[in-house]
Amino acid sequence: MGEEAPEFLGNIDKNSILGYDSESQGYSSSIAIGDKIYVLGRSDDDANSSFSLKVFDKLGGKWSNPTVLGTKPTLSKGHSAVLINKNQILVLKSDSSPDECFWFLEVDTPFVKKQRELVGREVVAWSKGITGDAPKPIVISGPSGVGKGTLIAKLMKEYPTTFGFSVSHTTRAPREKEVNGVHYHFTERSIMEKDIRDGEFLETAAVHGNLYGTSIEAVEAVTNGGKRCILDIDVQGARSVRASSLEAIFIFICPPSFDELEKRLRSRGTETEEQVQKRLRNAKAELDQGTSPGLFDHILVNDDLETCYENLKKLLALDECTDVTYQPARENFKVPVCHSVTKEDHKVLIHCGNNGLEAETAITFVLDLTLLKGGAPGRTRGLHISAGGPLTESVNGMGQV
Ligand SMILES: Nc1nc2c(ncn2[C@@H]2O[C@H](COP(=O)(O)OP(=O)(O)O)[C@@H](O)[C@H]2O)c(=O)[nH]1
Ligand SMILES: Nc1ncnc2c1ncn2[C@@H]1O[C@H](COP(=O)(O)OP(=O)(O)O)[C@@H](O)[C@H]1O
Repeated sequence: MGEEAPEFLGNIDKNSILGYDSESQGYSSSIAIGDKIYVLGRSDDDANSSFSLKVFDKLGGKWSNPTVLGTKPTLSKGHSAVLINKNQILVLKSDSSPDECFWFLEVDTPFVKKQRELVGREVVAWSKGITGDAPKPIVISGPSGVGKGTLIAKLMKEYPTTFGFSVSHTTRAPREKEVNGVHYHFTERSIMEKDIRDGEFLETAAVHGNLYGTSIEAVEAVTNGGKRCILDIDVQGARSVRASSLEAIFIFICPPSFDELEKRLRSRGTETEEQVQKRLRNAKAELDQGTSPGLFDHILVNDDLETCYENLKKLLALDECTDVTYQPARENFKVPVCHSVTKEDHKVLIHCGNNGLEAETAITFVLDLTLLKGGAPGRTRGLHISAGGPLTESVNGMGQV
């Protein structure tokens, strides 16, 4: 038989949501989903200020340390965990503001399943929960030379605190004015292929004989900065993102004619004749895919640049607003130390208070999950939290799921 489940699991009901693990001098929680128990606790490595996560497979009797994707929550005074559905565990960091408190641990979503196939081992993914509805990322595609980079540069220049560019990885050599870490992360193929195997990419594609990919970190870096993420990716990448939980707006840029596309590609002077020919051959297939129904939400013709740019701004509803940095709705209260959480239908009741057992000092917050959307590798949006009335009865601290 495999390893025995550790002692401290013994005194925690397998479906419990909160337990104290004396070994790690902090809170640990264990959630059973199917044949597995997910144990969330303090990392053994003091330098590591994030949660540790172990998975106990009840069938094989074995522990594993899963590959953990997404931005990990930093540790807090304590935490509570509650099972939302068979794929998601809601983890609440005690004594945190609403935009730091809610984290979703995804264990079997389509994104996690795809990454598990890629890496060939147990995978989980964190997705930060945000109240309200953050603006969707923007995917811009189009054949080489059509003007994607020019239009994106204009957006970033006019709205520097609204938009952030998702810096892709590529095995392509840098062009004369391109800066590593700004235009691309220029990468050796062997390194990029290893990182893909390690599940670090949201999507990758072979384009014009080179490898390109959007790392999860590249998207997170923009959203962590409170900016709206812009991805310049090819139609294969757009298809992958469309299939993921990263809900985005998909825009395809078309040239006014194929001759004009060739003229622009040549006038840019960044490709050899052989590369120009290859890109023009690929452009025909990209234009077919980009203009076929179902993949892109909008198609813009980049004939006159200023006209196309104004159309792009209208489409993004920018024509009347000024440069804004998106900040999640910051309710003006802190969710105090959670005493316990319980789930009722689409709501999570968060029981808080100094010691939790004196009803008159305890309060309940209600987290409404009805409008939840998105998820790893992006944010989980649409949370709504309201402060409920005082706790009407004491809760035993080991609320049941
Ligand atoms: N799938 C995918 N495509 C990308 C990514 N980054 C860039 N591309 C696409 O790769 C193609 C070639 O990009 P690049 O070599 O910069 O040439 P350009 O199209 O002439 O700007 C373009 O269609 C880009 O949209 C990425 O991370 N993923
Ligand atoms: N509307 C336009 N009319 C004429 N030239 C354009 C227009 N948009 C972009 N260009 C030029 O075409 C070339 C390709 O533009 P670029 O933004 O690099 O395309 P992409 O990023 O799609 O490969 C650049 O030299 C750019 O200045």
